[in-house]
Parts: sequence; C-alpha cells; structure tokens
Amino acid sequence: MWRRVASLSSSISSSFLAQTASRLNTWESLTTGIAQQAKGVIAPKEKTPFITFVLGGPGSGKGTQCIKIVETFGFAHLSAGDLLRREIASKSADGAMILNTIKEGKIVPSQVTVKLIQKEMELSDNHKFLIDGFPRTEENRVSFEQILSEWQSQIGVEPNVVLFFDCPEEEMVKRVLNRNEGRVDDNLETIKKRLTVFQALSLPVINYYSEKGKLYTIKAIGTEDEIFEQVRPIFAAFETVG
Ligand SMILES: Nc1ncnc2c1ncn2[C@@H]1O[C@H](COP(=O)(O)OP(=O)(O)O)[C@@H](O)[C@H]1O
Ligand SMILES: O=c1ccn([C@@H]2O[C@H](COP(=O)(O)OP(=O)(O)O)[C@@H](O)[C@H]2O)c(=O)[nH]1
Ligand SMILES: [Mg+2]
Repeated sequence: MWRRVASLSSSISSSFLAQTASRLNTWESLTTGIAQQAKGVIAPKEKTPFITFVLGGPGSGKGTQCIKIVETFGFAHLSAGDLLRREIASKSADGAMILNTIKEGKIVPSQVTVKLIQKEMELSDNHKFLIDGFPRTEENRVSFEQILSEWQSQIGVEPNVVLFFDCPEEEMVKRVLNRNEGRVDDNLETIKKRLTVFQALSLPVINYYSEKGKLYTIKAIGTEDEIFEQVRPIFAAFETVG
C-alpha cells in the first residue's frame, strides 16, 4: 500500500519528486507533487509494486481478460487507453492532441501517458498493477522503466510479468468492429492504421520482453473463459511464491 504521511515530506521524498519531474521533463509534474505535499504527502510505498504489462493488438481481448484477473487476483487495473480517453472527456490541456492522435491510430507522447499512469499508481492503495495497453513503443517502455527505477532506487527495474494476447488480425478486426462502445477509433480506416502501428512499434516491445524471459504469450482465440484458463496459472504461480 502507498503510505501517506500527514506532514511535509522528507527531503528524500522531495528529491524523488524533483527527479521524477525532471525525468518526465515537465514542471507540471513537480508542481502537482508540491501541491500533494501540502495536502498529505505520497511517500514511497511500503510494498514493492508488482507490475504486469498487458499487451496485444487492438481487439485482442486485453481489457476483457484484465477484468477477470482483477476479480480473481485482486490487481488494480490501469488501462492506458481509458486514462487517455478520460483526459479527452475532462477537456484537459492535452485533450485535443490526444483525441487527434487516437483518431489517427498513432501513439500519444510518452511523457503524457507515463504521467497519467504514474498518478494513478500513486493514488492507488493496491501494490499489484495491471497496466493494460502500455507500453506501446520502445520509447514508452524506456520512459516507464526510468520511473520504476527511481521509485525503487535502483537501475534497470522491469515489470514482473508481461502478457501478450496473440490474436490473428482478422479476428481482431471483427471484434473491434463489433465492440460497440462508441469509440472514435473503432472503424475500419483507423483499425488498419492501428494494426500497422502495432506491427511496427509495439511488436519490438513484445520481442524485447521475450528476449528478457518475461513474456507470457496467450493464444487469444476461443471463449473468454478458455483464454482465462491460460492466464490463471501465470498469476497463481506468483501467488504461491509470494
Ligand atoms: N475471447 C473473445 N471472443 C470473442 N470476443 C471477445 C473475446 N474477448 C473479448 N471479446 C470482445 O472483443 C472486443 C474487444 O475486446 P477488448 O477486451 O476490448 O480488447 P482490447 O482491450 O485488446 O482492445 C470486445 O467487444 C469484447 O467483448
Ligand atoms: O499507451 C498508450 C495507450 C493507448 N494509446 C492510444 O489510445 C488508443 C486506444 O488504446 P486502447 O488500449 O484503449 O485500445 P485497445 O487496444 O484496447 O483497443 C491507441 O490506439 C492509441 O492511439 C496511446 O497512444 N498510448
Ligand atoms: Mg482495451
């Protein structure tokens, strides 16, 4: 659980915030941190976070399986796409840029997405995180791993588990076109662009974690329950260990 303290933070915490802000290359992050310090500081967490990245093409079933993982294993679910859509809905300064990027099937700058994920993690009482639909590029991956390393005061910190929902393109297109959530990117034109982006930018991330021995590939065809039976043992093994 993230430990909250009532008084102003220690210099360690201030320097953590300053380092994070400079890594993210944004003063906004720092000023937000200072405002949080005044209210009730978010200090480094007591438990080491357990981080799972949930990757796969559009419509491969990431969100659907995350719901089941949350129900069964008690993770906090952070969907990068949902966080970005929330920014659009809240008409934040980045909202218009995010909307255009999503419509085009492109990737929002890492600085924006990492900041949203980091904020959610800091606010969560959980220490087990499912990060759904992120990292989508090598640049996303490096930005996030830098933040993780700073949190844990060590270099080269990586996620504990990376799930890859491997699904044929034809099936992904069919599912996305039937998704019916009113999303601006669930149309044939944008899906084609998203599949190209997935191949060019996201597959290298998947290959990276495969080489690191962190990747668990799930055959994402079949019923939702059948697919979950491939997912379940992965987390069950960690429960036994932990
Ligand atoms: N195993 C499955 N078989 C058929 N449809 C599925 C399956 N899993 C998810 N879906 C449906 O496919 C669509 C995309 O699933 P979703 O979980 O949103 O994927 P992603 O988050 O990877 O884009 C949703 O409408 C969902 O209900
Ligand atoms: O880390 C992320 C996650 C999502 N997106 C954008 O948000 C869209 C929708 O992402 P989401 O994960 O919701 O889509 P899904 O794969 O679940 O269909 C993507 O196509 C990208 O344009 C992004 O730029 N960076
Ligand atoms: Mg999704």
